[in-house]
Amino acid sequence: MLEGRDLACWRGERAVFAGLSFTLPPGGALLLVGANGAGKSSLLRLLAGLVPLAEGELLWQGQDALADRVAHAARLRYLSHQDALKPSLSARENLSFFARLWGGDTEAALDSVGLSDLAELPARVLSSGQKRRLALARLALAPAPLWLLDEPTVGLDAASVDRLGVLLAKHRAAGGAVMAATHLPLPLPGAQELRL
Ligand SMILES: Nc1ncnc2c1ncn2[C@@H]1O[C@H](COP(=O)(O)OP(=O)(O)OP(=O)(O)O)[C@@H](O)[C@H]1O
Repeated sequence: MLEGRDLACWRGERAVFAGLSFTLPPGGALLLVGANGAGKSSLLRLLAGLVPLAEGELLWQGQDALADRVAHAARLRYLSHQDALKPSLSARENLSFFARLWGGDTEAALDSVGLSDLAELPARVLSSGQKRRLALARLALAPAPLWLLDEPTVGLDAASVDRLGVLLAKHRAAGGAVMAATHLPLPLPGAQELRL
């Protein structure tokens, strides 16, 4: 589904990594591991089309993944370190913004992360774990084949990690693929490790 061949990435004036190759099949999962600063977030941003590819090839089903940026953006969901919430909008309004872009059932997505009871609250008053859950609810809105997740479980309690495990399992069972950077255990059975 997604293949990287000899990828290199520069941030500022420095090479972060080079010669990085991987394959990610439908239903597959890759865990990015490595020390702080190794380049995990940079790789996810590169795969999302947000950081330029310095060298190498990124292929989607055998074709140049970045040739059509709009098509590439449409096939992925990228969850960064930041939750990307509008603080003055309610949890429901934050999510319905993305539902207007992608489609999907806002109420079901809120329920999938256990936030139905807090749907009316402005995002600014949610706790850090609740904000993370609201960011994760975007994954449950409408299918996209590739999920790129940067430290998705930071701040989550055990029940919320379990709920994320359900979302990940459903996504993979439907043929979706996941690449996740993490320093914490993630509910991704059978995931391969990619060490940077
Ligand atoms: N915008 C930028 N300009 C210059 N250098 C950057 C930029 N963003 C990141 N870097 C550098 O790129 C390197 C890789 O950073 P990155 O955030 O990808 O690491 P990481 O593996 O995700 O780290 P962590 O485990 O701490 O999250 C670091 O040395 C960082 O300082």
